[in-house]
This record gives sequence, C-alpha cells and structure tokens, in this order.
Amino acid sequence: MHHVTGTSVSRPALCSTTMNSSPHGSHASIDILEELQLIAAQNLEKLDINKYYEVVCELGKGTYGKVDLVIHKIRGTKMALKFLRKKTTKLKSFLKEYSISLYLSPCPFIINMYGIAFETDDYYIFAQEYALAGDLFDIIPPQVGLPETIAKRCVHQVAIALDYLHSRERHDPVHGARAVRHHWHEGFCVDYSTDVWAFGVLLFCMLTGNFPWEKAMPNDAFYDEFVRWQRRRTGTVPSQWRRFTDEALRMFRRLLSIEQERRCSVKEVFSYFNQCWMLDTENGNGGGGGLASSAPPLDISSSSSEEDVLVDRLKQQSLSPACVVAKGSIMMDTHYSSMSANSSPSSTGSYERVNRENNERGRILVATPIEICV
Ligand SMILES: Nc1ncnc2c1ncn2[C@@H]1O[C@H](COP(=O)(O)OP(=O)(O)OP(=O)(O)O)[C@@H](O)[C@H]1O
Repeated sequence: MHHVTGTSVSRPALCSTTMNSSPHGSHASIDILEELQLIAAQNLEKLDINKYYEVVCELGKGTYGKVDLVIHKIRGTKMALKFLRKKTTKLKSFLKEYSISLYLSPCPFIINMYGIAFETDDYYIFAQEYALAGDLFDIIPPQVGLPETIAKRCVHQVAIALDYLHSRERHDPVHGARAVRHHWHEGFCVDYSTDVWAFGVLLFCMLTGNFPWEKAMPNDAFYDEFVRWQRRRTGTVPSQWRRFTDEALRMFRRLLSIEQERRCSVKEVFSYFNQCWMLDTENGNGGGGGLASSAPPLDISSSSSEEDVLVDRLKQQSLSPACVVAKGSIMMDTHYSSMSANSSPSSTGSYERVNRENNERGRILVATPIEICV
C-alpha cells in the first residue's frame, strides 16, 4: 500500500494504473511520473499542520510559496515543508513538482523526499529532507571564490546530479534525431545544452566569486570579449578568464560553447578533475604557475578539514535564530531549468543575493538568467 500522506514517511509504491497522455507513446519515466502524480492526487489529504508538525522557522521563500523547517511531532524527524500557495499554483503543477522531486530523489546528490504530500485550505504542501548545510551560494566568498579543491568537490556532486537528471529524461525521437539535445518531458522541452551552459557559469562563479558577465548579450562587454575569444577572433584570453590554467580554459570552452550543439555533456568535466584549474596559489587554489600536469589527483571521497570547518560553520549558522530567514540547501533545482529568474548580478559582475519578497540582501542566486544571443 502506498502512502502519500502527512503522517507517513514511506515512499509510495507504484500502482498499476497509468495516465498515459504522452504525445510520443509510452515510456518508463513518463509512466512513472504519471503514476506518481496519480497516486499523490488520490491520496492528497487535508491536514492540520499543527497537529503533526512543530514549525521551527522559515527556511526561505520561492516564487510560489515558502519553505519551513519543521519537526514531525510523532517521529521527531526534522523536515523541510514546501508550501505552494493555492492562489498561484494549480493542483496539476503541484503534483508535477512533487512527483518530479520524488522521481529524482534516489540520486545521492539531489535532495531526498519523504513521500509526504498534503493540503490545507491555502496551500499544497510536500516534505523534503532538510538540507542543513545551507545553500551552495552561501559558501562562495564573493569576488574570491572557493578554494579549488572544495569547488571541485561541489562541481563533482552537481555534475553527478545533473547527469542523473539528464539520464532520467525522456528521449524525444523527433528532436533527438537532429544533433540538438532537446528532450521532451511532460510537455516541457528540456534542453541539455542550456543546463551545460548554466553549469559552466556556475563553475566560474564557484571558482571566482563573480559572474562571468551580467547578461549573455552582445552589448555586455564581458560577454562580448568572451565570445570573440570563443570564436577564435582573438587569441587574447578575456580578462576575467586569465586566472585559469590552459586545461581549465579548455574545459570552459567546451561547456560554454556558443553553439549549443558543440557543447559537451556534463560528464566531460570528470576528465578535467585531475588537472589544476587555477593559476594562482592564493586562497588554497593550487595551479602552481601552470604546472597543471603535476597536480595530485583529487580524492573526491575524502573530506578536507577546511571543508569540515566550512560545513560546521554553516550548520551553526543554520541553527542560529539570527539566520532564520534563508539558510537554504545544497541542492539542484530540478525544475528543468538551471537558471534562476530571480538573480540580480551587480554591476561588478559579482553576485548579490536578493530576497524575492522584500528585496533585502540575503537571498540565494544561482546564475544570471542567460540568453544566448548570437
Ligand atoms: N529542503 C530544503 N532544506 C533547506 N532549505 C530549503 C529546502 N528547500 C528550500 N529551501 C530554502 O527555501 C528557499 C525557497 O525554496 P523554494 O524551493 O520554494 O524556491 P526556489 O526553488 O529557490 O525558487 P523558485 O520556487 O522560485 O524556483 C530556498 O532558496 C532555500 O533557501
């Protein structure tokens, strides 16, 4: 028996009924997603939140609602409850978001789910694992970036999550047949190459603490400089990119190819892990003046003490009442787009964090909304 209720923490078993409305015929992932939605719809109960959960604090706000840290009163489990306002969220959209999150949650680097979904008069709600270490952007020192070893560990995890996400998407026979990696998913057109692009931008942000440009548009000087270099119209490495080794630049060239069809897959970054990415040795970044080939291999499985300290600090912050507003999560946005519509880069190209509700500093951004204009 499946449970998708406010009191159960078991994952739903799949029922045998399907809602196969796919325009392209049946496919395992589509069927599973549809079944998950059906199960959730059938089991959506109205619950009195206070009966089952003690609300500890608000973790953050999104476009469609808020996320609270709660403790399950019977089990004592800490969870993040995601509230989507009924006024602005259709039941179908809620079921879709919930089911997709559930469907992707087996990946160790995608936030876990508890199989709990319910409603109140004003909200649709589902429960997620509480990501206590905070949002990735919380740990990137502005205009400095993360030490290379830590950035690589994050990149490694994000790449695995993205690759997992891509591997679970449905291959569209029509678009797949053209070299362009478009995939259709529940009416969404999923474009791998856009994710790869955003992933490349994220890598740059992690390593430098800046965005590479404000907008990926021809009138942006940083972007224009980058495009000219990418298209080999100039041999001069763009100013923002001179801190990287040749190997890292090769990687960025592949990830951030202007032509979508020439972009590599996310997995290709793994082949660059044993090379140094940064030229400077400040901040723990160890390019060694370009002696990239002598770099020790990265041990992804072990955790450095520097990283432990960072995580400890974040745990303390996330538990401190002073930081109730937005200690987020190190997690992937699984909404088929890797770009945040809420980002607001500063004029220096460094990121600022903007609260969507009240415009205070303190919100988390992933990347400038990037449009590729060629
Ligand atoms: N599982 C979680 N654990 C801890 N914090 C979380 C969790 N999920 C969300 N948050 C926090 O709540 C904030 C809002 O999350 P939410 O998922 O509603 O919005 P979003 O995905 O960031 O943005 P949008 O809904 O606009 O796409 C996040 O930015 C993060 O800080």
